[in-house]
Amino acid sequence: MSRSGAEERGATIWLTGLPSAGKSTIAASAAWRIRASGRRVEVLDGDDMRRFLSGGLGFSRADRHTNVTRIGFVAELLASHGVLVLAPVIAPHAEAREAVRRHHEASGTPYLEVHVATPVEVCAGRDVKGLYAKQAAGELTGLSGVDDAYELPADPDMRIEAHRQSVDESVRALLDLLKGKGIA
Ligand SMILES: Nc1ncnc2c1ncn2[C@@H]1O[C@H](COP(=O)(O)OS(=O)(=O)O)[C@@H](OP(=O)(O)O)[C@H]1O
Ligand SMILES: Nc1ncnc2c1ncn2[C@@H]1O[C@H](COP(=O)(O)OP(=O)(O)O)[C@@H](O)[C@H]1O
Repeated sequence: MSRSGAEERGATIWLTGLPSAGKSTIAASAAWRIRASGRRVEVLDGDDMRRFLSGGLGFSRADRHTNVTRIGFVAELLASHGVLVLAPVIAPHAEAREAVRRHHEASGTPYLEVHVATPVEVCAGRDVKGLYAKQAAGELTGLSGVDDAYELPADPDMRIEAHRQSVDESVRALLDLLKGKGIA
């Protein structure tokens, strides 16, 4: 039972993956579907979090760690009060992802890691925000999966091959996982 005493059990679902992998798209669509079923859902999107929660942080290893653990803290807080939290955030380092998992475990709050496993070539082709082009042009450095680390999740609860299936298929697979775990 959540700390609020509400019957609904919250959870955090962290979608990790490269820029343009499809994390935000899948999270937004899943959130819309879950909300339609009457659940309380929040999406903690990487871009929004950086603007409002982690303003001033950059993309060094230390800053990413701070960003990811801050988002993990807020996610657990919401989830512990019955909210289903989707966090589409790159989180490229295993250590930070594990810190978030441990924080949830310590509070008994369900936590799932979903790897949106779109290969870097496909992400670079999509290049939603033009980051891959900027990196190639030498206008940006430290891009996850290109000239900065992206440590592959070793044992995620689910791997979504977002380059091999449609957004709808990915969302359906995610919702099936949540149903199977008794989360949604
Ligand atoms: N150097 C570099 N490397 C990676 N990402 C970069 C960089 N510069 C800007 N961005 C954009 O910042 C968006 C938010 O990143 P995150 O907060 O999810 O990153 S992290 O988890 O702290 O590593 C992230 O959003 P998404 O593209 O939606 O993943 C990127 O578009
Ligand atoms: N199967 C798919 N799953 C997710 N996104 C897809 C897929 N096919 C194409 N896309 C497109 O790829 C882009 C992914 O962008 P976004 O969701 O912002 O990525 P991220 O949040 O990982 O940076 C979107 O424009 C989306 O419409």
